[in-house]
Amino acid sequence: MPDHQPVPRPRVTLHTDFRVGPVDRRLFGSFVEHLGRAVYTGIYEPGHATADEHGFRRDVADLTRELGATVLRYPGGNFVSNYRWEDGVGPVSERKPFLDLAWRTVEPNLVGTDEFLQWAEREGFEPMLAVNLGTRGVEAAAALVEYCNGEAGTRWADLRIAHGRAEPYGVHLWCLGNEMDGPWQIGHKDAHEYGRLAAEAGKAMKLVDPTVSLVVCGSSSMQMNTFGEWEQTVLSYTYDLVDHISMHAYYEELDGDRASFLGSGTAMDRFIDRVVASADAVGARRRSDKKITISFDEWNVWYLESRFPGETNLPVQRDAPRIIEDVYSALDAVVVGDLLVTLLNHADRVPVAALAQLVNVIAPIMTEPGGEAWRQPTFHPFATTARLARGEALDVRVDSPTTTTTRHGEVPLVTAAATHDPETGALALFLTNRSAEPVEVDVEHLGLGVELTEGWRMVADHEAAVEGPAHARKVVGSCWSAVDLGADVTVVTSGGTGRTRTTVALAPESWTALAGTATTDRPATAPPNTFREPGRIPSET
Ligand SMILES: O=[N+]([O-])c1ccc(O[C@@H]2O[C@@H](CO)[C@H](O)[C@H]2O)cc1
Repeated sequence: MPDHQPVPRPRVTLHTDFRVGPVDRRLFGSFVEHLGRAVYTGIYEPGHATADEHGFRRDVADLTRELGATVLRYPGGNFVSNYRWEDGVGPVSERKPFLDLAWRTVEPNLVGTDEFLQWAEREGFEPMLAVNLGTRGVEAAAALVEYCNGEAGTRWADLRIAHGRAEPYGVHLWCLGNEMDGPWQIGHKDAHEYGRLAAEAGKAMKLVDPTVSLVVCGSSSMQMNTFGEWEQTVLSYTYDLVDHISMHAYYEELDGDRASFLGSGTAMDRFIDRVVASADAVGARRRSDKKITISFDEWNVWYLESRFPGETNLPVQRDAPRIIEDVYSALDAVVVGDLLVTLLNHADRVPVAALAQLVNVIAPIMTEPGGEAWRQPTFHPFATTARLARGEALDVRVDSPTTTTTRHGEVPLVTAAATHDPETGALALFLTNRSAEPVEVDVEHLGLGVELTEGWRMVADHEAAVEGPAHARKVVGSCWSAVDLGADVTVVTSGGTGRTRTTVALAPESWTALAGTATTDRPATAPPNTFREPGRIPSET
């Protein structure tokens, strides 16, 4: 932070009866697009030493599981807006390559819907499919739902069966196109054009399979000129039909402004509040009790403004080119951890999210063709949060000093999220120190005894990120470590299990996860319903 003053002591207060909402496992989703090396030499590389009999890399699947990824969005992204899914099914030898206009890359169509869905099923990931509402529309979208989810006896379901898959896949989550507000999108539309098309495509998709859950496109970022108006217009056409509206956001350090970059979680927090407000305004006008929730299905650190422009308008490429293979630093990893803090604090309205993307393309997992797969620094806070954040997100109160940043105005210097699993007693606490000074935080656990059993931290350094597995290991080796629960954390319990204070020493520019168990003096009756989540209003009975 600019002034380098000592930071006044921040305080975090929590109680397990005060909850935001359940932590939906789908919050820890990721994204596989036909872009660069995400599919080819990413998840799929026949002939690789670890390839399974279907040509998919086991090392990547294993790392994806270790990452804790749950839902995987596919096949795009910008790619989907000019994709003909029919070109990617049936005998591989009969499939033709096509020129993908989104990334100006020749798509060989060796992996398509069946290959992806079967891989996801074998490996235990839930698919989230997007339909093309750029160059296509109602008919192709409904046909794809039938191809995936239909029972025998109709054209597209029978085609799937002819291709060797008898059982319907039962794909539940569907995106109604991708970033249709973006002028770069193939088949870009204004909000009325898109809203009408999404409503008709979604209606047809639900007539094929009424159980599907639909995500309508929100804005590509909060900076879009149409932001807000877009959400309200699109939802005015689709409110009763869809479950979720999408959000996308990428953050980066610009001009060496670390304070703004470290404040990205606050920008994400405000973005979520504004989308919720826009959606609720539409609901209020309709006098609707339904609440639209958010699918934050693209989020990450991406050096979009500073590095990406040089990667566009390239000549047509083939053979899985290296596109947007951002290399991440420990600072980037701290920000990723802090963005997860924001997502957890909105668990009531954000049940689905996807770290964009999974492998090679702005990704926590990298591969070398014919070589190894490795974890970027951003892998660790994601995997640790996905593993430890269980049960319910708690409504933590954070009393923190703030700083004024150039890009986001006033932001807190310390952020926190906590989760508690009432069934197992597991408690997890996630803390970010955005300041350039060490900070001690007092965490007041009201009505609880707390025993901490593990802790992890990522501490930013000032090293530039350098490509390659050796460097990634070096960064992780020096910046990612277990918290010394004896030295960095003190737990003081007063009044039996009535109140516990945990004092945690946070390194400058760091992200910390602490986990253990919470015990309570209270009788084992169900706590009062204190969710913030919609639809969990206490019942009369
Ligand atoms: O702000 N921009 O200039 C901008 C440009 C492209 C862009 O694309 C999104 O990000 C791509 C990579 O995840 C996905 O394919 C697409 O949905 C998202 C944002």
